[in-house]
Parts: sequence; structure tokens; C-alpha cells
Amino acid sequence: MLQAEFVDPATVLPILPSGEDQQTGLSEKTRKKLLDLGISELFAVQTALLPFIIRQNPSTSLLCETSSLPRDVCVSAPTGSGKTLAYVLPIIEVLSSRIITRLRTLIVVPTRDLVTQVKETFETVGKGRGLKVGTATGQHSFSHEQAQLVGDISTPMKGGSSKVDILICTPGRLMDHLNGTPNFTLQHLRFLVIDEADRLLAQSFQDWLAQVLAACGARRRSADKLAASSPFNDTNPLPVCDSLSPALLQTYVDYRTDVDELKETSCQKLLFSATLTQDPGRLASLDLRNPKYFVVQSRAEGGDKSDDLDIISERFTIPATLTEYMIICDPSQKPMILLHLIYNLSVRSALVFTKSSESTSRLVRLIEFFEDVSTDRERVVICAYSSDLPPGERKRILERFKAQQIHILVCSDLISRGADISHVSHVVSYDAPIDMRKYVHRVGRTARAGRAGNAWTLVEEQEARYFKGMLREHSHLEKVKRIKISQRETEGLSPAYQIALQKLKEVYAR
Ligand SMILES: Nc1ncnc2c1ncn2[C@@H]1O[C@H](COP(=O)(O)OP(=O)(O)OP(=O)(O)O)[C@@H](O)[C@H]1O
Repeated sequence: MLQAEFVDPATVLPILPSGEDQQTGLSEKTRKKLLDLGISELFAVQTALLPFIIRQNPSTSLLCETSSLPRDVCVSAPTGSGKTLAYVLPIIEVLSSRIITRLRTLIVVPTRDLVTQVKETFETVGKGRGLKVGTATGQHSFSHEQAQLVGDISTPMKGGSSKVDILICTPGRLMDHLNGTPNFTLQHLRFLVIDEADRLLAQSFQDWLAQVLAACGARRRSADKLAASSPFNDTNPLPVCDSLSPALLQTYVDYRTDVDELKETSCQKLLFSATLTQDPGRLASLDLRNPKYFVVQSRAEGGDKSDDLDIISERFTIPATLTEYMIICDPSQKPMILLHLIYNLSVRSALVFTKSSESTSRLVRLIEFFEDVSTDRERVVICAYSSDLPPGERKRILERFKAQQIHILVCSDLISRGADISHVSHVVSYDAPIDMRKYVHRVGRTARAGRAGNAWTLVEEQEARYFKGMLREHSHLEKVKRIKISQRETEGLSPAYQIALQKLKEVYAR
């Protein structure tokens, strides 16, 4: 059992324009910036996190807490509840006091699109604070990225050399830099953020987590290993003027200073997800330091009166503003049901999830053919968004969708995690998700930041038992309304659909 603090999702805290703010710990500068951006109150997850991280120990230097080490934090909060700002804001506040540029914050996210999204948030909110934000995703050449991240790669420097204060990256590219970029170091990290943590922890890619923890000095090595791996010897003595972090120095030698302070890393780990694992086994791999667990969920919802999290019956919180439907049907009826949603129920600003990029492109073509036939109304613009597309093309499509020039985006689960597109009002699972985690992240692309949204799941008859069982297991079955669509409701679409279907068959027969 883990100790957790439950935070009521309805909690908000107004942002005061001037004077000192004891409650949030936010500086006047940041508060002004938020108000300029139209953010007038903090959401529940932010009300809990900000005071905890910013004012944890106001009497010591926040940038390097060697006497009172910060506690690690795990946060489980619904999709669209503002987790990104919950870490961006305190990081900006703490790092703003820095004088020298060093890599002090590392943010690891699962996809390139999320790297871009988090970077935009930092740039918007942190504008004018002088913090340099870099990214590493593999979108540019390795040498280009190296030049953006590290000042000097020709002269080895034990303390490293960084051009950025904050790095946002995917785990694969992070490993490339850790192993292949001279002077790239994590020894000065003050924050290690793992967003969409449950997904990243499930990725064993090059054992990325263990490598990161070792590189930031979070893992102590045995005395033998220390001696063997120490870069210091008679011909290469300890640097007098040291730019090494105390924590890293400690991993190599028993180094004494006049002030007998702790030489443990003050790197604070912050983990976030809407479906964060509460499994202590999984969390153990993170070497968490006295972790504090925040769960944004009303106690009634959790059905739990204690502060202990039940790891067996994992509960996921769905945004209160979301309305959910399931339509159980024969597989052959699915295209017609989607047409019904689009043309009879006017579903627009929608993400439609399929199981593969092949079925994505089929579906898009079918609807385009349907559009070609039925020209009696304004054209519905539909587009495929899949990992097969080059990054530049994906970016353009996403921008057109955000500008509402594309009404419906058909995609795979590539976009189901973290993507924040405020106007999405419908999520259609054309192919039902295979587990609850996937369901929660998909439907969470709508009903964000307190807005209303609808989620429709098309469930094939042979999947219905499994799907309902999955919802029941998470005490969610009664929240998903079952609707039936009669033949009479769709018959007006039938002639154009038959023509479109015939055209599709011809294309795929070639
Ligand atoms: N205090 C606030 N006031 C108004 N809007 C906010 C506030 N905090 C965050 N938002 C907005 O809410 C939206 C959702 O936030 P965010 O993307 O951080 O959600 P999330 O919790 O990370 O969701 P997910 O689990 O899906 O990744 C964003 O557009 C963000 O700008």
C-alpha cells in the first residue's frame, strides 16, 4: 500500500495579480504572465503541486538542496486536468534564480509531438525569464542537436557544458546523447520529469531509466565499482576549481569539504500520468526518495476512505465533463455508423481512432468517396494522421486540424497520449481500445480543461463481452450509455454509401 494525498478535482485557487502569494508560491511575474494568457485560477493538480515543489524548503537554496533533500513526487490526475503546467510552473520559478546555464531539468515524454507541445508551454509561460529550452527527438541530424545542446564538444569538461537549462526529449534520443555527445551531462539536474510515466516505465529501451538515474547521480555505486570507474588518478587529479556536482563527485571518491554537507543529488523526480501505475514493484525501479503521491480524484469516486492506494483495483478517473457512449454492432455496419455520426449527428472537430494505419487510410478514402457522391452540402474535410507520414507532413496536418480546416482526423493511438487540442469535441473509437488505459487516454483527448466532450466507442458484437467486462472491472460500465442505431436512421445515407463502397473496392482490387 502507498500513502497518497487525495485532491478533490473541483479544487481551484484564484491567481492574485499582485503582492505576495503565500498559497501558490508563484512570483508576481509568473502570475502576471498567467493572467495575460487568460489563466485566472489554478486547477486542482496545480494547487497541490505548486506549493509542494516551490516552497518545500524556502530557507535553503532551491537550486541545489544538499542539506534538506527534496521528496520525489508521483501524480495521478485525469486527462486534460493541467498536469503540464503543474510541473512547468514550479520549474520556471525554481530555475529562474540560476546564474550559470547548466542542464538542470530533463523532461522525458514518449513522442516527438509531445516534446513540441511541452516546449511550446515552456516558451509561452517562461517568456522573458531567460531560461533556455532545448529538445532532442531525432527530428534533426545528431550533429545539429549536439550543437544546440552542448557548448563545446572538443575539450572534455568534467562538469559538462550546456547551452540549455531545460531539455525535453524522447528516451531514444536521450540515450544517443548520453552515450555519444561529449560534455553532455545530467549531473546538475534539479528536476527529472517523466510525463506519461506509466508508458515510459513500460519501455525498457536500452535500459534508459537505469542509465539516466546513474548519470544524474541518483544511484549509488559500490565502493569497488567507484574505484574502477573513477576518472581521477595520479596523472589526472581532482580538479581544483570544480564544476562537478557534489553528487557525482561523491560517486567517484570520498571527497571531503570544509562544510560537512550531504553530497546526494538534489535531483527531484516528478512522475505524471492519467493512469499512473501504483504498483510499488514498478515504481521501485525509479529509486524514489521518500515519495509523495498525489491523486486527483474525489474520495467517493475512489471508493476509498483511507489514504492507502489499493494497487489491485486500479481506478482511473475520467473527466466529469465527458459523456460516453457505446454502440454494439456487426463489423460490417461500422462504416455506416461512422457516417451516421458525421452526417446525421453532425460530429465534427473529431478524432477517430482505428487499430492500424491500413484501416485509417481505408476509412479516409471511403469517406472521401462518399463526399464526392453527395455534393448537396458543405464538404466535410477528413484526413489521415499516422506514423507512416513524414514529421513535417504530420505537423502541417495537426496545424490545419487545430485551425479547424480539417473537421475529422482519423488516426492510430499515436495521438492518444497527451495531445492537447482544445476544440476536440468528439472522440470516436472506430475500433474499440484493447484495455482500460488506452480507453482513458483516447477519450481524454476531449473534455479537457473543464470543457464538455463526447466519446463514442464502436464495439463489434464478438468484442462486447470483453469490452463491458473491462468497463465493469473499473466500475465504469454504468457511465457509458449504450445506444442503438436503427436501419431507418441510416437509410438516407445508403445510396451514396453503396457507391463509395464500390469505388473503394475497385481501388483496392487494383
Ligand atoms: N489553470 C488553468 N486554467 C485554464 N486552463 C488551463 C489551466 N491549466 C491548464 N490549462 C489548459 O488545460 C489544457 C489541458 O492541460 P494539459 O495538457 O496539461 O493536461 P494533462 O493533464 O497533461 O492531460 P493528459 O493526461 O491528456 O496529458 C491545456 O490546454 C492547458 O493550457
